[in-house]
Order: sequence, then C-alpha cells, then structure tokens
Amino acid sequence: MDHTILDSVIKITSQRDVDSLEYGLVATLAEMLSAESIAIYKLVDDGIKIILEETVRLDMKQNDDHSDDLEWTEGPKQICNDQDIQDCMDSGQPVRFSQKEQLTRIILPIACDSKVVAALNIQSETDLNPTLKVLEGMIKVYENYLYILNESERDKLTGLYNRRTFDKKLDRLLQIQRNKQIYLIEGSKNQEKRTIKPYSETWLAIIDVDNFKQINDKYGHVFGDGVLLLLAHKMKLCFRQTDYLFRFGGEEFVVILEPNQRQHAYDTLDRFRDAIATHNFPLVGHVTVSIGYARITDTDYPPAILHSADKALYHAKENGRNRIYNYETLVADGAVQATRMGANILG
Ligand SMILES: Nc1nc2c(ncn2[C@@H]2O[C@H](COP(=O)(O)OP(=O)(O)OP(=O)(O)O)[C@@H](O)[C@H]2O)c(=O)[nH]1
Repeated sequence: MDHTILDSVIKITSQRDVDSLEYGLVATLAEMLSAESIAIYKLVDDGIKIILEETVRLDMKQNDDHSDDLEWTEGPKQICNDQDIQDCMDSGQPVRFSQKEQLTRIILPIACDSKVVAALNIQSETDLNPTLKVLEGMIKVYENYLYILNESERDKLTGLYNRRTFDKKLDRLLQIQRNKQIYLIEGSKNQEKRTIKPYSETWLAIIDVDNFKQINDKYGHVFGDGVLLLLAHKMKLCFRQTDYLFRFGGEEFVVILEPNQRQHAYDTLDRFRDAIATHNFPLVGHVTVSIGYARITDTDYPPAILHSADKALYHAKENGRNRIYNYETLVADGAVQATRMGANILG
C-alpha cells in the first residue's frame, strides 16, 4: 500500500470527535492533492426543514512569494444553495465536472448509517479524475469512522449529544464565538446575516422534568421514555440549530444557547417551558419542566458553570416547579450565594 495513503488513513482516524474529523479529512486531502479548495457541506436539521451548510473549507492561496499557503474558512457557517451539491446528495453519486474556467470539480457524497449526510467538494487546476478511486476509498474510511464517533457522542434514546461530549463541545463553541466576535469587531466578508450582537453572552441552561419519578411509577418506564423522546424532539424545534442540546442522563437536559442578551435567553427558555406545559403527552397528559440557567464566561471551568445553573434549577424546584431562574439574578437579589467570581455582575 502506498505510504502516503496509509499516513492519511492514520491521520483521519487519529481524530477523536466529529468536528475535528471533518477538519482532519479536509487537511489530509489537501496534503494529497494539489487542489484549489476543499470543502464539506452538511445537511443540518434546523427544526423545521433540513438545510445545507458549508461546515469546513480550506483554500489554497498563492502568496506574493509564490509559496502556497492554507487558508481555513472559519467563523459563521454559510447556508449553501448550490444545486450541484444538492444533486450529489440526492443521488448519492459523485458529480464530476471537466475543465471549466481552468478548474475541475468533483463532488462526492458522504454517508453515515446508509444515509447521505454530507458532501465533499473539491476544485483543482489539475485533473481530479485519476484520483477518484483513492478519494472514494478515503471517504469510505471517513464514513466508517464517522459512524463510530457519532455513536459515542450521542445519547442512544434521544439522539442528542451525551454528557461525555459536553466539555469538548463547550470549548469548541467558546472558540467559535470568540472568532465570531472578532469578525464582528473587525468586519469580515463572511459576516452572517443573522449576526450576533457584540458583547452578547452565552448561556447554559439545565432543564429537568418535574416529578418524573411519579410518571415512571404511574405509567411505567416505556411511557417515561416516551416523554423524554418527545421532550428532546420539542427541544430540537424550540431551540436554534446553532444551540447545543445535550441529554445528561435520566430526565436532565442541558442547552448551550447561542450568544444573546439575558432577557432573550429567558424568553427562549420560557417558550420551551410553555411548549412542554401546554403539550398533551400521550396517556401521561400534563408534564412540566423546571429550568436553571447561568452565564458562560471564558474564565469559568465547565463544572463551575454547571454548578451555577444547577443552583438556579434547585431554586426553581424549591419554588413550585414549572419555572425558570437565572443564577446571576438570584445572586444579585441575595436569593442564592455566589460561588463564582463576577457572578453578581448582571449582564
Ligand atoms: N423512563 C426513564 N426513567 C429514567 C431514566 N433515567 C432515570 N429515570 C428515572 O427518573 C426519575 C428521576 O426522579 P427524581 O430524581 O426523584 O426526580 P423527579 O421525580 O423528577 O422530581 P423533581 O426533579 O424533584 O421534580 C427516577 O425515577 C429514575 O429512575 C430513563 O432513561 N428512562
């Protein structure tokens, strides 16, 4: 076997989460091919419809000194309306274009669990066709590994992220948001239409089903599981596709909300609380949730943020359930004691 290919396989399978896996594939292909640009497009469920997004792009730039340089596209994700990519994903077949404006282009479908979930788009000045078989092989390795990683990152019942992925996702989210703030401050060609306001903050909420033990005891675990499934489905509908949704186990869920003012975070959470309280769950009927949320800052460790949100959640449980409390507000009001520095500075 060619050593370059073997090295590439090793590089791809050295990634430990789905996000880095995408970067791993693109970076590895960039080393193998002389491409102008390599990008991955992914189907994402925004709760209402499936949209196609460009998730990772790597451009090869020629500098003044004629050395090639890699340029990753980061920052806000781009919604994609490219019909050729859509066609490739619909058919599950590679789409090839011959030389056009000095570039050849190949689009390859990426499947996970027998479903096309993404597409790889490569543009190059050299003919890509001789490398097609190798590219397809690399995609197969990627797909197999994607399946394994997906399984380990997701909660089996609801399909939301599991507790294990929380720290990593939080780190990554904070990094992306830092980049977004820089884009907004410095200005950039990649600015998102639905821009985040500079200095808005990120929030973490813990959502806990009220009296869930009673539901289990009265109707049995199968109906209990049904409630958790429906709740997760409603989360996907109520929160933005850019928010991160987790099931931490049992009847406890966590949401990391995209940057927003505190009141907006509250309004979003309250819409969800209300959507649950007014839903008629099969057989079980009326179900409510309590929610505690806290601000995420760069300097806090994830356990400290969780602890703050949990304190606010405890307050909601103690004060009648089916309600929402914010940790920083509770601290400012003297209702709970601060456990983190700066918690009494309201956003
Ligand atoms: N159906 C189902 N039940 C679970 C699962 N995981 C944990 N539970 C049950 O969830 C219940 C949680 O009960 P408690 O922690 O006492 O909380 P609660 O009854 O919701 O009360 P409050 O949180 O105080 O409102 C326990 O009965 C657990 O057995 C699961 O995956 N499926």
